[in-house]
Amino acid sequence: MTTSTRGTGRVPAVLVLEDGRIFRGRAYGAVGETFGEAVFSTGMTGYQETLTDPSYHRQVVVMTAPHVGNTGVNDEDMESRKIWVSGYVVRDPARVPSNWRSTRTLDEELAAQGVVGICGIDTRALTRHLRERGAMRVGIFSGDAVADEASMLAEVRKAPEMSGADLSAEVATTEPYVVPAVGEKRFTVAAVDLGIKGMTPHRMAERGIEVHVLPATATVEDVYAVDPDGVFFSNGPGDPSTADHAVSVMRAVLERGTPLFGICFGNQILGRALGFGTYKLKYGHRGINQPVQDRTTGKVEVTAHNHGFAVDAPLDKVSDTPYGRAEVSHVCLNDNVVEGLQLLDRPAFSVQYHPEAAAGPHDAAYLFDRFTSLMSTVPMEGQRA
Ligand SMILES: NC(=O)CC[C@H](N)C(=O)O
Repeated sequence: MTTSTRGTGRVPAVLVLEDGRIFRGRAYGAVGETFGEAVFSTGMTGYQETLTDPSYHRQVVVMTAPHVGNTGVNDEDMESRKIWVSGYVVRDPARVPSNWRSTRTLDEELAAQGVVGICGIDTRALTRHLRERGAMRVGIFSGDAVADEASMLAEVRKAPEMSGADLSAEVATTEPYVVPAVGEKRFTVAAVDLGIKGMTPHRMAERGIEVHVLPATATVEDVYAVDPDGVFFSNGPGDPSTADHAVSVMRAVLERGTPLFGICFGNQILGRALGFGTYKLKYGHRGINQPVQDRTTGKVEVTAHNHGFAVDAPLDKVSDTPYGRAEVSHVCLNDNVVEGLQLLDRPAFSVQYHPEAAAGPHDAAYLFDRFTSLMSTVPMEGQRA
Protein backbone atom coordinates (compact mmCIF):
# COMPACT_ATOMS: atom_id res chain seq x y z
CA MET A 1 0.00 0.00 0.00
CA THR A 2 1.24 3.46 -0.87
CA THR A 3 -0.12 6.84 0.13
CA SER A 4 0.81 9.99 -1.69
CA THR A 5 1.67 11.83 1.50
CA ARG A 6 4.95 13.58 1.00
CA GLY A 7 7.81 12.30 3.14
CA THR A 8 8.48 15.06 5.62
CA GLY A 9 12.03 14.04 6.27
CA ARG A 10 11.06 12.97 9.76
CA VAL A 11 8.92 9.89 9.01
CA PRO A 12 10.99 6.79 9.87
CA ALA A 13 11.74 4.38 7.03
CA VAL A 14 13.45 0.99 6.85
CA LEU A 15 15.20 -0.70 3.93
CA VAL A 16 15.27 -4.50 4.21
CA LEU A 17 17.38 -6.65 1.88
CA GLU A 18 16.41 -10.23 1.19
CA ASP A 19 19.57 -11.52 2.86
CA GLY A 20 18.47 -9.87 6.13
CA ARG A 21 20.63 -6.73 6.09
CA ILE A 22 18.69 -3.69 7.31
CA PHE A 23 19.24 0.07 6.95
CA ARG A 24 17.20 2.62 8.88
CA GLY A 25 16.57 6.12 7.54
CA ARG A 26 13.77 8.57 6.76
CA ALA A 27 10.96 8.54 4.21
CA TYR A 28 11.65 10.26 0.90
CA GLY A 29 8.89 10.75 -1.67
CA ALA A 30 5.73 8.75 -0.95
CA VAL A 31 5.20 7.08 2.42
CA GLY A 32 4.20 3.40 2.33
CA GLU A 33 5.89 0.22 1.24
CA THR A 34 7.46 -1.02 -1.97
CA PHE A 35 9.43 -3.97 -3.31
CA GLY A 36 11.82 -4.62 -6.18
CA GLU A 37 15.33 -5.62 -7.14
CA ALA A 38 17.99 -3.50 -5.39
CA VAL A 39 20.47 -2.10 -7.91
CA PHE A 40 22.89 0.82 -7.79
CA SER A 41 23.55 3.55 -10.33
CA THR A 42 26.85 5.41 -10.44
CA GLY A 43 25.52 8.38 -12.41
CA MET A 44 26.46 11.71 -10.85
CA THR A 45 23.75 13.46 -12.82
CA GLY A 46 20.68 12.65 -14.93
CA TYR A 47 18.46 11.33 -12.12
CA GLN A 48 15.30 12.44 -13.89
CA GLU A 49 16.22 10.39 -16.99
CA THR A 50 17.04 7.42 -14.75
CA LEU A 51 13.77 7.55 -12.84
CA THR A 52 11.67 7.71 -16.03
CA ASP A 53 13.59 5.01 -17.96
CA PRO A 54 11.08 2.12 -18.36
CA SER A 55 13.95 -0.39 -18.11
CA TYR A 56 13.99 0.35 -14.35
CA HIS A 57 10.47 -1.06 -13.90
CA ARG A 58 10.41 -3.21 -10.72
CA GLN A 59 13.86 -2.02 -9.59
CA VAL A 60 14.75 -0.07 -6.46
CA VAL A 61 17.56 2.25 -7.48
CA VAL A 62 20.32 3.21 -5.03
CA MET A 63 22.17 6.36 -6.06
CA THR A 64 25.89 6.21 -5.28
CA ALA A 65 26.12 10.00 -5.72
CA PRO A 66 25.58 11.25 -2.17
CA HIS A 67 23.61 14.39 -2.95
CA VAL A 68 20.56 13.99 -5.18
CA GLY A 69 17.79 16.36 -6.25
CA ASN A 70 19.92 19.49 -6.62
CA THR A 71 18.39 20.53 -9.95
CA GLY A 72 14.80 19.66 -9.03
CA VAL A 73 12.41 18.29 -11.65
CA ASN A 74 11.47 19.86 -14.99
CA ASP A 75 8.97 19.04 -17.72
CA GLU A 76 11.52 18.40 -20.48
CA ASP A 77 13.82 15.65 -19.21
CA MET A 78 11.28 12.84 -18.83
CA GLU A 79 12.22 9.73 -20.84
CA SER A 80 8.64 8.42 -20.69
CA ARG A 81 5.22 9.27 -19.28
CA LYS A 82 6.03 8.42 -15.65
CA ILE A 83 8.58 7.35 -13.08
CA TRP A 84 9.20 3.60 -13.38
CA VAL A 85 11.59 2.77 -10.54
CA SER A 86 9.70 0.92 -7.82
CA GLY A 87 11.73 2.63 -5.09
CA TYR A 88 14.45 5.24 -4.71
CA VAL A 89 17.34 5.37 -2.27
CA VAL A 90 19.43 8.47 -1.66
CA ARG A 91 21.77 9.52 1.04
CA ASP A 92 21.32 13.26 1.29
CA PRO A 93 18.46 14.83 -0.70
CA ALA A 94 18.71 18.47 -1.74
CA ARG A 95 16.56 20.64 0.51
CA VAL A 96 16.36 23.51 -1.96
CA PRO A 97 16.72 22.72 -5.68
CA SER A 98 18.30 25.31 -7.90
CA ASN A 99 17.96 25.29 -11.67
CA TRP A 100 16.32 27.63 -14.16
CA ARG A 101 14.18 24.82 -15.58
CA SER A 102 13.09 23.32 -12.25
CA THR A 103 9.36 23.50 -11.51
CA ARG A 104 9.17 21.22 -8.42
CA THR A 105 11.35 19.27 -6.01
CA LEU A 106 12.28 15.65 -6.56
CA ASP A 107 10.71 14.76 -3.21
CA GLU A 108 7.39 16.28 -4.36
CA GLU A 109 7.53 14.53 -7.72
CA LEU A 110 8.22 11.11 -6.17
CA ALA A 111 5.35 11.65 -3.72
CA ALA A 112 2.97 12.87 -6.44
CA GLN A 113 3.69 9.71 -8.45
CA GLY A 114 3.38 7.45 -5.40
CA VAL A 115 7.02 6.33 -5.49
CA VAL A 116 8.26 5.23 -2.08
CA GLY A 117 11.83 6.20 -1.27
CA ILE A 118 14.22 6.35 1.63
CA CYS A 119 16.93 8.88 2.50
CA GLY A 120 19.50 9.37 5.20
CA ILE A 121 21.08 5.92 4.91
CA ASP A 122 24.70 5.00 4.20
CA THR A 123 24.36 4.38 0.44
CA ARG A 124 28.07 3.64 0.19
CA ALA A 125 27.76 0.71 2.61
CA LEU A 126 24.63 -0.48 0.78
CA THR A 127 26.39 -0.30 -2.60
CA ARG A 128 29.38 -2.24 -1.30
CA HIS A 129 27.01 -4.86 0.07
CA LEU A 130 25.26 -5.23 -3.31
CA ARG A 131 28.60 -5.32 -5.10
CA GLU A 132 29.80 -8.16 -2.90
CA ARG A 133 26.58 -10.16 -2.58
CA GLY A 134 24.94 -9.24 -5.90
CA ALA A 135 21.65 -7.58 -6.83
CA MET A 136 18.83 -8.96 -4.68
CA ARG A 137 15.24 -8.29 -3.68
CA VAL A 138 14.57 -5.42 -1.31
CA GLY A 139 11.70 -3.70 0.44
CA ILE A 140 11.31 -0.13 1.70
CA PHE A 141 8.81 0.42 4.52
CA SER A 142 7.88 3.82 5.96
CA GLY A 143 5.29 5.33 8.29
CA ASP A 144 2.60 2.82 9.24
CA ALA A 145 4.14 0.16 7.00
CA VAL A 146 7.13 -0.26 9.35
CA ALA A 147 6.74 -3.58 11.20
CA ASP A 148 8.97 -5.95 13.11
CA GLU A 149 12.07 -7.03 11.20
CA ALA A 150 11.03 -10.66 10.73
CA SER A 151 7.71 -9.81 9.11
CA MET A 152 9.23 -7.16 6.83
CA LEU A 153 11.87 -9.71 5.73
CA ALA A 154 9.18 -12.30 5.05
CA GLU A 155 7.39 -9.76 2.79
CA VAL A 156 10.60 -9.05 0.87
CA ARG A 157 11.19 -12.76 0.31
CA LYS A 158 7.67 -13.11 -1.15
CA ALA A 159 8.33 -10.44 -3.84
CA PRO A 160 8.94 -11.68 -7.41
CA GLU A 161 12.54 -12.12 -8.64
CA MET A 162 13.93 -10.29 -11.68
CA SER A 163 15.15 -13.57 -13.24
CA GLY A 164 12.31 -14.93 -15.35
CA ALA A 165 10.38 -11.62 -15.34
CA ASP A 166 8.60 -10.78 -18.62
CA LEU A 167 7.88 -7.06 -18.29
CA SER A 168 7.98 -5.33 -21.68
CA ALA A 169 4.22 -5.44 -22.24
CA GLU A 170 3.72 -3.71 -18.85
CA VAL A 171 5.67 -0.62 -19.93
CA ALA A 172 5.39 -0.40 -23.74
CA THR A 173 2.88 1.61 -25.71
CA THR A 174 -0.36 -0.20 -26.52
CA GLU A 175 -1.01 1.90 -29.64
CA PRO A 176 1.42 2.61 -32.49
CA TYR A 177 2.52 6.23 -32.94
CA VAL A 178 4.78 8.15 -35.29
CA VAL A 179 7.70 10.42 -34.44
CA PRO A 180 8.16 12.58 -37.57
CA ALA A 181 11.54 13.18 -39.17
CA VAL A 182 13.13 16.52 -38.40
CA GLY A 183 13.65 18.32 -41.71
CA GLU A 184 13.61 16.29 -44.89
CA LYS A 185 12.49 12.68 -44.46
CA ARG A 186 15.13 10.21 -45.64
CA PHE A 187 14.04 6.88 -44.14
CA THR A 188 11.22 5.06 -42.37
CA VAL A 189 12.01 2.89 -39.34
CA ALA A 190 9.73 0.46 -37.49
CA ALA A 191 10.75 0.64 -33.82
CA VAL A 192 9.53 -2.22 -31.63
CA ASP A 193 8.83 -0.68 -28.20
CA LEU A 194 9.94 -3.01 -25.42
CA GLY A 195 10.24 -0.07 -23.01
CA ILE A 196 11.63 2.65 -25.28
CA LYS A 197 13.07 5.91 -23.93
CA GLY A 198 11.81 9.11 -25.56
CA MET A 199 15.28 10.21 -26.64
CA THR A 200 15.77 7.17 -28.91
CA PRO A 201 13.21 8.01 -31.65
CA HIS A 202 14.30 11.63 -31.25
CA ARG A 203 17.94 10.74 -32.10
CA MET A 204 16.69 8.95 -35.21
CA ALA A 205 14.27 11.76 -36.16
CA GLU A 206 17.09 14.31 -36.10
CA ARG A 207 18.82 12.19 -38.76
CA GLY A 208 15.83 12.42 -41.12
CA ILE A 209 14.16 9.18 -39.98
CA GLU A 210 10.39 8.89 -39.56
CA VAL A 211 9.97 6.48 -36.65
CA HIS A 212 6.89 4.26 -36.35
CA VAL A 213 6.90 3.10 -32.73
CA LEU A 214 5.04 -0.22 -32.43
CA PRO A 215 3.79 -2.08 -29.35
CA ALA A 216 5.89 -4.93 -27.93
CA THR A 217 3.24 -7.32 -29.25
CA ALA A 218 3.75 -6.17 -32.88
CA THR A 219 3.90 -9.01 -35.40
CA VAL A 220 6.18 -9.36 -38.42
CA GLU A 221 3.21 -8.19 -40.53
CA ASP A 222 2.80 -5.07 -38.34
CA VAL A 223 6.50 -4.29 -38.79
CA TYR A 224 6.40 -4.60 -42.58
CA ALA A 225 3.05 -2.80 -42.83
CA VAL A 226 4.91 0.51 -42.34
CA ASP A 227 7.22 -0.36 -45.28
CA PRO A 228 10.37 0.19 -43.21
CA ASP A 229 13.87 0.91 -44.51
CA GLY A 230 15.15 -0.32 -41.15
CA VAL A 231 13.87 -2.04 -38.01
CA PHE A 232 14.83 -1.09 -34.46
CA PHE A 233 14.41 -3.06 -31.19
CA SER A 234 14.46 -0.93 -28.05
CA ASN A 235 15.68 -1.18 -24.47
CA GLY A 236 13.30 -2.60 -21.89
CA PRO A 237 12.88 -4.15 -18.45
CA GLY A 238 12.97 -7.78 -17.42
CA ASP A 239 14.81 -10.96 -18.29
CA PRO A 240 15.72 -11.35 -21.99
CA SER A 241 15.30 -15.13 -21.74
CA THR A 242 11.52 -14.50 -21.63
CA ALA A 243 11.38 -12.35 -24.79
CA ASP A 244 10.45 -15.17 -27.19
CA HIS A 245 8.02 -13.10 -29.27
CA ALA A 246 10.57 -10.34 -29.95
CA VAL A 247 13.20 -12.97 -30.83
CA SER A 248 10.90 -14.56 -33.42
CA VAL A 249 10.03 -11.18 -34.98
CA MET A 250 13.73 -10.28 -35.12
CA ARG A 251 14.57 -13.59 -36.80
CA ALA A 252 12.06 -12.79 -39.55
CA VAL A 253 13.70 -9.37 -40.02
CA LEU A 254 17.16 -10.96 -40.21
CA GLU A 255 15.83 -13.49 -42.70
CA ARG A 256 14.64 -10.69 -44.99
CA GLY A 257 17.89 -8.77 -44.65
CA THR A 258 16.28 -5.47 -43.60
CA PRO A 259 18.80 -3.19 -41.80
CA LEU A 260 18.45 -3.79 -38.07
CA PHE A 261 19.63 -1.96 -34.96
CA GLY A 262 19.04 -2.89 -31.32
CA ILE A 263 19.77 -1.13 -28.04
CA CYS A 264 20.17 -2.87 -24.67
CA PHE A 265 17.23 -5.32 -24.49
CA GLY A 266 17.42 -5.18 -28.29
CA ASN A 267 21.06 -6.33 -28.10
CA GLN A 268 20.10 -9.24 -25.86
CA ILE A 269 17.35 -10.18 -28.32
CA LEU A 270 19.81 -10.09 -31.22
CA GLY A 271 22.10 -12.34 -29.14
CA ARG A 272 19.26 -14.81 -28.66
CA ALA A 273 18.15 -14.58 -32.29
CA LEU A 274 21.68 -15.57 -33.32
CA GLY A 275 21.65 -18.55 -30.94
CA PHE A 276 23.71 -17.13 -28.06
CA GLY A 277 22.56 -17.40 -24.45
CA THR A 278 21.95 -14.59 -21.96
CA TYR A 279 22.78 -14.58 -18.26
CA LYS A 280 22.26 -12.42 -15.19
CA LEU A 281 25.21 -10.27 -14.15
CA LYS A 282 26.10 -10.27 -10.47
CA TYR A 283 25.17 -6.62 -9.97
CA GLY A 284 24.85 -5.17 -13.47
CA HIS A 285 26.08 -1.96 -15.07
CA ARG A 286 24.20 1.26 -14.29
CA GLY A 287 25.51 4.78 -14.62
CA ILE A 288 26.86 7.18 -17.19
CA ASN A 289 30.58 6.63 -16.83
CA GLN A 290 31.26 3.13 -18.21
CA PRO A 291 34.23 2.62 -20.57
CA VAL A 292 33.47 0.60 -23.71
CA GLN A 293 35.76 -0.25 -26.61
CA ASP A 294 34.44 -0.31 -30.16
CA ARG A 295 36.53 -3.21 -31.46
CA THR A 296 35.77 -2.31 -35.06
CA THR A 297 37.71 0.96 -34.71
CA GLY A 298 39.71 0.41 -31.51
CA LYS A 299 38.27 3.60 -30.04
CA VAL A 300 37.23 3.80 -26.40
CA GLU A 301 34.04 5.65 -25.50
CA VAL A 302 32.53 6.65 -22.16
CA THR A 303 28.94 5.46 -22.13
CA ALA A 304 25.62 5.26 -20.29
CA HIS A 305 24.52 1.82 -19.09
CA ASN A 306 21.52 0.21 -17.50
CA HIS A 307 21.59 -3.54 -17.74
CA GLY A 308 21.41 -6.45 -15.34
CA PHE A 309 21.70 -9.19 -17.96
CA ALA A 310 24.25 -9.76 -20.72
CA VAL A 311 24.85 -11.83 -23.87
CA ASP A 312 27.09 -14.87 -23.63
CA ALA A 313 29.05 -14.71 -26.90
CA PRO A 314 32.74 -15.52 -27.54
CA LEU A 315 35.02 -12.46 -27.54
CA ASP A 316 37.92 -14.07 -29.34
CA LYS A 317 36.36 -15.50 -32.49
CA VAL A 318 33.85 -14.94 -35.25
CA SER A 319 30.78 -17.15 -34.70
CA ASP A 320 28.80 -18.96 -37.36
CA THR A 321 25.09 -18.31 -36.88
CA PRO A 322 21.96 -19.15 -38.90
CA TYR A 323 22.25 -15.60 -40.32
CA GLY A 324 25.92 -15.76 -41.28
CA ARG A 325 29.01 -14.70 -39.37
CA ALA A 326 28.66 -12.61 -36.19
CA GLU A 327 31.17 -11.02 -33.86
CA VAL A 328 31.34 -9.08 -30.63
CA SER A 329 31.79 -5.48 -31.78
CA HIS A 330 31.92 -3.74 -28.36
CA VAL A 331 33.23 -4.79 -24.97
CA CYS A 332 33.13 -3.20 -21.52
CA LEU A 333 36.67 -2.41 -20.36
CA ASN A 334 35.76 -2.82 -16.67
CA ASP A 335 34.80 -6.48 -16.89
CA ASN A 336 34.92 -7.69 -20.53
CA VAL A 337 31.13 -8.03 -20.72
CA VAL A 338 29.76 -8.15 -24.28
CA GLU A 339 28.51 -4.63 -25.12
CA GLY A 340 27.73 -4.99 -28.82
CA LEU A 341 27.17 -7.48 -31.63
CA GLN A 342 27.41 -7.19 -35.39
CA LEU A 343 26.68 -9.47 -38.29
CA LEU A 344 29.27 -9.63 -41.03
CA ASP A 345 27.02 -10.92 -43.80
CA ARG A 346 23.81 -8.98 -43.08
CA PRO A 347 23.08 -5.34 -42.18
CA ALA A 348 22.42 -5.86 -38.47
CA PHE A 349 24.07 -4.70 -35.24
CA SER A 350 23.25 -3.82 -31.66
CA VAL A 351 24.73 -2.40 -28.47
CA GLN A 352 24.08 -3.23 -24.84
CA TYR A 353 24.43 0.37 -23.71
CA HIS A 354 22.76 3.69 -24.50
CA PRO A 355 23.97 5.80 -27.44
CA GLU A 356 20.82 7.94 -27.06
CA ALA A 357 21.94 8.86 -23.50
CA ALA A 358 19.87 11.97 -22.89
CA ALA A 359 21.90 12.98 -19.86
CA GLY A 360 25.08 12.16 -21.78
CA PRO A 361 27.79 11.28 -22.45
CA HIS A 362 27.34 11.45 -26.21
CA ASP A 363 30.46 9.55 -27.31
CA ALA A 364 28.34 6.76 -28.78
CA ALA A 365 25.97 8.91 -30.86
CA TYR A 366 27.84 7.73 -34.00
CA LEU A 367 25.88 4.45 -33.75
CA PHE A 368 22.76 6.21 -35.03
CA ASP A 369 24.84 7.36 -38.00
CA ARG A 370 25.98 3.77 -38.51
CA PHE A 371 22.33 2.67 -38.62
CA THR A 372 21.51 5.47 -41.08
CA SER A 373 24.39 4.50 -43.35
CA LEU A 374 23.29 0.83 -43.28
CA MET A 375 19.94 1.98 -44.62
CA SER A 376 21.68 4.12 -47.26
CA THR A 377 23.80 1.24 -48.57
CA VAL A 378 21.24 -1.58 -48.60
CA PRO A 379 19.33 -1.64 -51.89
CA MET A 380 15.56 -1.28 -51.59
CA GLU A 381 13.36 -4.33 -52.10
CA GLY A 382 12.59 -3.84 -55.82
CA GLN A 383 16.22 -2.90 -56.70
CA ARG A 384 17.88 -6.08 -55.48
CA ALA A 385 19.88 -7.92 -58.14
N1 LIG B 1 18.05 -1.09 -20.39
C1 LIG B 1 17.72 -2.30 -20.84
O1 LIG B 1 17.21 -2.48 -21.94
C2 LIG B 1 17.89 -3.43 -19.87
C3 LIG B 1 17.75 -4.80 -20.48
C4 LIG B 1 17.49 -5.88 -19.45
N2 LIG B 1 16.24 -5.65 -18.79
C5 LIG B 1 18.61 -5.92 -18.45
O2 LIG B 1 18.44 -5.59 -17.32
O3 LIG B 1 19.71 -6.31 -18.78
